[in-house]
Amino acid sequence: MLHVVEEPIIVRAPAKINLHLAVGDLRDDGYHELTTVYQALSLYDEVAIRKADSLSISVQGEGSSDVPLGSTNLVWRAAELMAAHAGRANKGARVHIAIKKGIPVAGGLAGGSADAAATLVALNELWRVDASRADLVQMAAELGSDVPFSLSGGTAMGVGRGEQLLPVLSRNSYHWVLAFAKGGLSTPAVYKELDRLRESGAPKRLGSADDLMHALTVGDPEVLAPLLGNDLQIASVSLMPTLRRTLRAGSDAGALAAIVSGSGPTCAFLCASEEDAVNVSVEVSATGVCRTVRTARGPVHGARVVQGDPPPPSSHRIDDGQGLSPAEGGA
Ligand SMILES: C[C@@](CO)(OP(=O)(O)O)[C@H](O)COP(=O)(O)OP(=O)(O)OC[C@H]1O[C@@H](n2ccc(N)nc2=O)[C@H](O)[C@@H]1O
Ligand SMILES: Nc1ncnc2c1ncn2[C@@H]1O[C@H](COP(=O)(O)OP(=O)(O)O)[C@@H](O)[C@H]1O
Repeated sequence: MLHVVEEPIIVRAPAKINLHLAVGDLRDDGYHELTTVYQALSLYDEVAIRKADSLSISVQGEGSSDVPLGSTNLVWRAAELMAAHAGRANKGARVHIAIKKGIPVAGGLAGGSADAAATLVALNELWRVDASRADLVQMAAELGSDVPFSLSGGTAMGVGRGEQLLPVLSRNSYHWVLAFAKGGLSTPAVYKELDRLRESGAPKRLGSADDLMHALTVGDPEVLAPLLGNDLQIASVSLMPTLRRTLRAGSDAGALAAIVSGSGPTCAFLCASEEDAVNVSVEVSATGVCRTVRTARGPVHGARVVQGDPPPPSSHRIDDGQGLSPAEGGA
């Protein structure tokens, strides 16, 4: 008898950075009120899902040994949520989910959120659920504050705990260098550290995002650079003081701006051009302040079915000063 093996559904989802991350007060539900402006970058995780006898996960690529394979993986929760939404109470989520990590784990780049968003999109296709965009966004928000943005991509403002998205007008592409640290930072620990610092002093809080939003409509990186800001940066640096050296290395190398990405510890350097980004990445890499350096551009689209198409070349990697090589992880 002919046994037909179905092709997996493959979805690629981007990393994000926060161009503006204003952290308000701690709410009763344990989250902080945010005003943030996200941008999706051309650094990707890829999720391939095929039918199987039971739910299982495999992971390869960047930091894969730090990614849980069981029910604490966000893709596991995403699969169970989609199965419930699709009314598969008896059948459950009988799929194998293969994750290819290009986004560093616990790096402040929303890698787990990217995988969760990719899983929702892939299962919607595989099971022909036909979930509406609004349903997908609602499931995404249940999985994590960043997950709705991983679905949408582009550039967007996030309010509430970051899960409520508002459109942002943005012109042009921006060129970034990302410096991956030798280790990760826990998001709740970084928020907690900010609360502690705020109790013992009064670290300056970011103002409104109006000027930054205007700069995005102009589309000039020189105008945008001085307006980037992150209230969590002081807390990430407090927990990982070596980040000061990384940020300085980016500025010294000629970046227009250097910020910690989200809760860190990845540092993001805004550059004037693609050529400048390659130069900055070479210089930062040579200082040895971080584990790996990548270039990326933004904004890019959110989680999307790629059906096995080879992704466009959009990112370069430099490891330990060994030179440029094509990016891994679907970028
Ligand atoms: C800091 C940010 C900036 O975009 O991203 P990362 O840099 O970690 O990727 C986000 O706020 C992270 O979003 P995400 O990683 O989805 O967080 P969640 O799973 O929703 O929450 C994890 C924990 O972070 C803290 N948290 C998260 C969001 C928020 N607005 N206030 C919080 O205090 C809470 O302690 C919460 O229990
Ligand atoms: N699919 C996943 N990819 C990465 N980490 C995951 C995943 N699922 C759960 N995790 C857990 O979530 C934590 C935060 O991971 P990640 O989303 O990469 O970082 P961040 O919140 O800094 O953007 C990790 O330390 C890991 O234990």
